[in-house]
Amino acid sequence: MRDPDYWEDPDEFKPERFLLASSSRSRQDDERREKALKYIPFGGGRRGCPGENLAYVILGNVVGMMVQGFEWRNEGAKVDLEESIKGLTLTMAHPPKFTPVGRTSDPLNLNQQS
Ligand code: HEM
Repeated sequence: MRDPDYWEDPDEFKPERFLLASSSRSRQDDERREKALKYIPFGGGRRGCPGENLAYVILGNVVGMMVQGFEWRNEGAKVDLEESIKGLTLTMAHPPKFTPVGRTSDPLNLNQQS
């Protein structure tokens, strides 16, 4: 995952590096990416995730709503960023537990009157 042959400054936290991968890509970009298999949150090849484009459309809204509507409380100690590899993917070695607490009585605006 953090192979400097594929990623510039692989140990730096630069989420914007993935913007390129999710914005409009050419077929050539897709093919190059598939060959390198350096960016595989949706798998790859013939059995790659068919929901990838839909996910990119809705993910920003979902994360935005979670942050806007809820405060995320962590009762435990400091978040430990140690990583571990499970199968093919990199995960947190000690996943923290957060409790979402609505910022209002209707955090998702489900009862919003128009
Ligand atoms: C953040 C969102 C998502 C992530 C990270 C994700 C990730 C993945 C991954 C890693 C695979 C396995 C690919 C492989 O074996 O190479 C997969 C398969 C699949 N995903 Fe997603 N996915 C997401 C959203 C979605 C959505 C929104 C849909 C449908 C609306 C979807 C439908 C599927 C289906 C049907 C498969 C099985 C494809 C097959 O076996 O041929 N996924 N997904």
